[in-house]
Parts: sequence; C-alpha cells; structure tokens
Amino acid sequence: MSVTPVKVLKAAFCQVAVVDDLRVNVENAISAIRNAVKTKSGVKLVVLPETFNCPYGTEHFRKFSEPVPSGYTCQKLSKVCKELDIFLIAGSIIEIDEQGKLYNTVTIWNPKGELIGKHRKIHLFDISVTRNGGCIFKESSVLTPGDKPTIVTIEGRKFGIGICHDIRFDELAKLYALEGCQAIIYPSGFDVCQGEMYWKLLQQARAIDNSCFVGMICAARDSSASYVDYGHSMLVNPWGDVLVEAGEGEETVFVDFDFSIIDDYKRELPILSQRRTDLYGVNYKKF
Ligand SMILES: O=C(O)CCC(=O)C(=O)O
Repeated sequence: MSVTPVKVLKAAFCQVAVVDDLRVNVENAISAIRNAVKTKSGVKLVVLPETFNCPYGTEHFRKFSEPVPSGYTCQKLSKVCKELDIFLIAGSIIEIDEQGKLYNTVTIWNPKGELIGKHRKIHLFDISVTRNGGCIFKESSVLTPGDKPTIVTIEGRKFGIGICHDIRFDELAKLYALEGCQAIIYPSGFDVCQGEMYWKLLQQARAIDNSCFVGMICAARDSSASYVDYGHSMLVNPWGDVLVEAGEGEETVFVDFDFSIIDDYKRELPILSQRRTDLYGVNYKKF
C-alpha cells in the first residue's frame, strides 16, 4: 500500500553518551528516545549515532557484537518503536553474522517494530592523517565492508542511509539522489580533529550537490575516551543552511524536514537534471 508522502516530518536526533557497557548504552538510548517523543509532540522519526551501544574502537567491536535482528539491542529497539509509534534510524551497532564476520550496521525500524532496512557500512574508516593533530584508524582490521546501498521509505519519503566515513564518497550520495532520495542520514562518529575540519563542510557539500537534506548524528563528546567523538549532530538543507546543530554534550535536538524546500531548490537550481550525462555519469549496480 503506498503512503501519501508527508509534507513535514518531525524528527529528533539523540546525541547520546556511550560507555563501556552495552546494556547501559541501550537503556540510555531508549530513555533518550522516550524523552524525545514526550518532549516534542508529533515526533515521528528518531535517529541515533554510530556505534551508540559500543565505545568506538576496534578493540571493543567483537565483544559488543550481536546478531541482527535477533540480538538484545535489536529486540529492545523494535519494542520501543512499537510502543511509541515511531520510525527509528538506529545509529549503528556491531553486527556479527553466522560466519563470525563483523559489520558496522545501521538498522531501521518502522512503528510496527519491523526491521525495514539494514545498512552495513560500505566504506570502512581506514585513514592515517597527520595534519592538525592527526587521526589514525583501521576499521578493516576487524570489520567487513557492506556491499550495497540502502534506501528506506519513511512516511512516503525516500531516505538514503550511510555511516560516517560513507559521507566522504559523493558517488554514494549521488546514487541516492538519482534514486529519488530526499534526505541522506549518516549516523556518525567523527573525532574532534576531523570534525572541526570537515563535519559541516561535508554535509553542506553532499546536500548542495545532491539537492537533498543531509544529516549526521554523533555520540556525545567524552574527552576522557581513547577516541573522542565530535558531537555537533546536525541537519543541513539543500541550500547548505544548517537547520539544527547540537553542542558537544549529551543532548537531543529537534528538527522538521519540510520537504517543500526540495521542490523549491530543484526548480530554482535544477542541477540534477542539468547534468551532462552524455559526457559523464555515475555508474552503479542495481540493488
Ligand atoms: O572520515 C572521517 O574523517 C571520519 C570517519 C569516521 O570517524 C568513521 O567512519 O567512523
């Protein structure tokens, strides 16, 4: 049954803190979700950060891994979506498959508590940057990359899903735009150094180039952690305007996706249809 697309979708981005205890993290995320729905009436979509139930570090990933959707975290998330009648882009968890392979995986849930999508991070975070304080990370030492893009329909609107480092790859965002997505959501965990340089800039670039909303949702900053998350969960519209930005600490921010702005942007600046596809193109496998 097709749903009439909503004009405006009310959303909450929960910038939760993450500690070294899976069950505490899940309880914390669930109470943030409950508070968000209680605080602002009409919230229909909630988003959580990357690895919201596990400290971000390759040494933690196997210990915190769970099967999807039968694991503890997924079962709790499914239940809360049903209870609160919401969609949830559930940040990410570390998924373990039957072969014991690990993935960084976003699960997406509908108000019936059904899993409507699962995105395994496609571009693993392997960098060794030396400038501005530096950042070295090698997710591929323990994780397996996902092999397909993920689009879900929420209240009649198509959302593309990525995870953190996925935002650096414009082809993925372009593919989502060409497939009709009006928003791309990246649960994320930039460190402070990369965050200061690129967090806002990358979202503005992806949003402007692809005529859509772009959001990144981060965990709260904990300066005593070995990997320090940037915070600043954000949503940008296609004009590049920052519609909402959290601070550094634990916080939930609320934002309306008013989809009329996408139509205005595409009418006034029709770059997607002005592309010279006789000269170049984005090739991708059908998924
Ligand atoms: O691309 C970056 O600089 C940060 C990416 C990241 O932190 C991640 O993928 O978890």
